[in-house]
Amino acid sequence: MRPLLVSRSALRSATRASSSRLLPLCQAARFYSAKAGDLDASKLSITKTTSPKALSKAEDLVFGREFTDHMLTIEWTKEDGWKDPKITPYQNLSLDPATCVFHYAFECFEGMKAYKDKQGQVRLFRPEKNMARLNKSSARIALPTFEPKSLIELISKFAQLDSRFIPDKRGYSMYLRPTMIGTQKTLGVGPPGSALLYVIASPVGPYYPTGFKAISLEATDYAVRAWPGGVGDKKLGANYAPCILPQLQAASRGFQQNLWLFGEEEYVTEVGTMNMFVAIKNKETGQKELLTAPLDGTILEGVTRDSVLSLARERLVPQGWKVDERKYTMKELSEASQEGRLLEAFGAGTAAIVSPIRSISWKGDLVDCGLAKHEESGEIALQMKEWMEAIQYGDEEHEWSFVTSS
Ligand SMILES: Cc1ncc(COP(=O)(O)O)c(C=O)c1O
Repeated sequence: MRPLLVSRSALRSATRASSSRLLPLCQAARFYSAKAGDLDASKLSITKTTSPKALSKAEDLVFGREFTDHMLTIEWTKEDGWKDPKITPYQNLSLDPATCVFHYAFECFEGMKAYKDKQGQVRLFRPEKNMARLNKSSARIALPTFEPKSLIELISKFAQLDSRFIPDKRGYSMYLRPTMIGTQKTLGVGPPGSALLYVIASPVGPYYPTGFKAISLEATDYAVRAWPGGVGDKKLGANYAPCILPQLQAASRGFQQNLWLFGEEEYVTEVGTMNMFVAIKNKETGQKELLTAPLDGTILEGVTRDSVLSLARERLVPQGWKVDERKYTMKELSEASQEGRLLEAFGAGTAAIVSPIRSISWKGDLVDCGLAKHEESGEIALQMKEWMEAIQYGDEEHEWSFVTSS
């Protein structure tokens, strides 16, 4: 494998930046890309489609099935850096069968949404978080990084151009999928000398069109999603395909999602493709606590997770709640459930915002997560959904909501 082309001083300063052994590599990838031209939103060219698509009925939208009229693409090469961004009609990519993305999984992506507010303005939710995560994912697999503000500006323009696809209804939005792939034609295993950053968009409806439906989970004890020092905290395509089989197995036994545990202690990490939250009463003090696993490298740094934590710290702590990012085990949850201290549990992610959990199958038992039979959500999950949507749809002015312009 050819070494990354970075100057010694760049590497020295990257090494100084952290005692972590991995960071210098990420930094190296950054210097590697920043050498040449950086992403420049002012150079955008737009070619509009001559055959606009018919809009589907909002109620018929199925997640990720339909795409808008256009796409944003930006090519990168090691020699020239980022080329001029282009918005073109949505179209197929043409890639040589030897392209490195097909063989060594040089691919990472993001998931974010554009919402329409009551005035018809298109808003993004905390886009800088998605940009930061995409840069981290990209750097980890030796793909180029980019100037986050430029990509936000380009995504804004793209979202504006295709905004007719966003239904004017609460719960509806346009899912945006920024994607980065290595495009070098080679079977040699090494850092790609060329890449493509593209963004496509898909109009989507509410995850629960008729209101919440609490889900049941199966705790997976025979497969591991992520491990310390691995890449489970990066949004790499390669992390997702291996998760499908355990999900299918859980589904075959009647569970909607699987719950990822880690280690002999069976720490609770993530639920399917969401971060996991539980509300419990402390055994000793009776204090109500909202818990989620810490960012120790084995879970994805969810934008929704971070938002739930911030809102909980701002709005639940004054009501007497404690909010904690700490490891907790399945055994702890099972005990809390048996003692009536497990108040509620929910997953958190961009697609559903929150997804209430009714029960978890674990070691042949069904751990009850605190909902009464007739309830589909606990109070905290419901409250979080309302708070988040108020910000996303611009009902509450908030620094997290980014109004796009063309
Ligand atoms: C593995 C995993 N965990 C958590 C999340 C939630 O992240 P976010 O809130 O940024 O959507 C996702 C969503 O993409 C995911 O794929």
